[in-house]
Amino acid sequence: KLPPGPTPLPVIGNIHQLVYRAWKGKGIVAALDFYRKKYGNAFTVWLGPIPTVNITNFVTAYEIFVKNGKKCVDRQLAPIFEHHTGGLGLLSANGENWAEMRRFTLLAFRKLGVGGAQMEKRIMDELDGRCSELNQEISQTGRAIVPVQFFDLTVGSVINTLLVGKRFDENTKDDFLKIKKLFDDSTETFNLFDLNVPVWLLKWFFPWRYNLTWNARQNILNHVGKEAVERLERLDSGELDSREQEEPKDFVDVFLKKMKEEREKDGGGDKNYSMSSLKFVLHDLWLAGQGTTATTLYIGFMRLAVHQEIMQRIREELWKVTQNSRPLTLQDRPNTPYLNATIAEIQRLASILNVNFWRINSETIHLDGYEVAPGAMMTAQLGALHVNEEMFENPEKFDPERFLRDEKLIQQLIPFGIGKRSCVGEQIARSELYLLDLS
Ligand code: HEM
Repeated sequence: KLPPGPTPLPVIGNIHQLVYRAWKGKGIVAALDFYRKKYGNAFTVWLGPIPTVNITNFVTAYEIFVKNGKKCVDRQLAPIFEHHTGGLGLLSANGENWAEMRRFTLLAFRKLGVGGAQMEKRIMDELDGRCSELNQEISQTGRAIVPVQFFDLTVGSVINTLLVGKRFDENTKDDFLKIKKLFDDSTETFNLFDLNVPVWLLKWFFPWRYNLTWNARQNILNHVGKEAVERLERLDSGELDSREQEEPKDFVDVFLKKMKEEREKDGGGDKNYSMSSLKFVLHDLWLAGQGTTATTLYIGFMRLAVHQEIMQRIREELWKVTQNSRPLTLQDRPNTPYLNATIAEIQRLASILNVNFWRINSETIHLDGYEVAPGAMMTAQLGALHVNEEMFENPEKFDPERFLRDEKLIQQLIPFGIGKRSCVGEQIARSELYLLDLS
């Protein structure tokens, strides 16, 4: 009763066909696009013995992940990630602790001014700091700018400031680049195999693969965890006045205040507010908030470098809006339709999550005459959805104007996912893309 798809073999399912299609089309998005054209916007691919249902259009994605949202809240957790987090955090977590931490994170972001002037200031301060460091470096050494590092450091600093109150400056930027390099090395080798095999098998037979993933994540955890533990110690010792926390300046402040409130309640309050929870939430926000945004910015930068005419049109729009005499602000967004359309087009083609995270349905889901029984893995395949020509004409063309010709099209663009597990950092990322890309 599952939606159609290629015929699976026993044990390996469709893995061999998927690998072949990805090789032939030069990427997994092309493979999924091939199956979409052959079987429709909902198709089944068996990863070994497990069926995965892949959705590649907005209407069906909305039907399943919004209208039937409660049935597919849980994420399929990779054994190695679950082993690392112990079920805590946001990305590789399910159940009550995840739900509480997600609610808390969105509330904390609001308290910290995400989406508004406070967040704008953090981003612009970072951009100013980064540019003056670059100016200094260039005047001293005559060295060329490396854009990848520029974006990594800028985005890394914005998220680090929001979470633990510190930017990466001349003295600390090498620490950041080391953590980043280790993580990049681990993602480069990480594949479907690591994602699915039991931890014991990885540990015993492929220890170097296990260590690479483990160490990369442990490094991030140590970095953010250290800041949180130090803050708590200073609070407990009285070195930090708890009244200062009435005006929280970062995520750790908001969390520690809440943790204290819970602990002071009769019976010990909500146990989800623990230091371990805090560390893994910080870990996930730091991890998810860094590469995604920096890569999108870098891709945008490259697209504009080869489309000077688009760049020029944006410049003219910005000059008009700012009278060429002040920096761009988030409040300018309604008056910069062409810039907004360009960012949307950059995100459409950036395909940040080639294969989206899987959800597991807890109840039967009916769609277009098919039936997906509980336990199947389902997801909206964002990369393939964004190149679906039923929604995006000439999908391979970089054409910001498509969003101006059809103003409703923007609603079908879902780079931050859809439903109850969609991105919690969407507002932060949108602010960064708007203020950093071109201003
Ligand atoms: C351009 C930048 C970004 C893109 C394209 C992006 C995209 C996504 C997508 C597609 C998902 C998964 C949705 C799903 O499962 O259906 C996700 C989840 C998530 N993102 Fe982002 N993201 C970005 C930036 C950020 C930032 C800046 C943060 C943090 C500050 C962040 C934190 C997270 C977290 C914690 C989750 C997991 C949410 C949960 O499972 O409840 N992301 N993101």
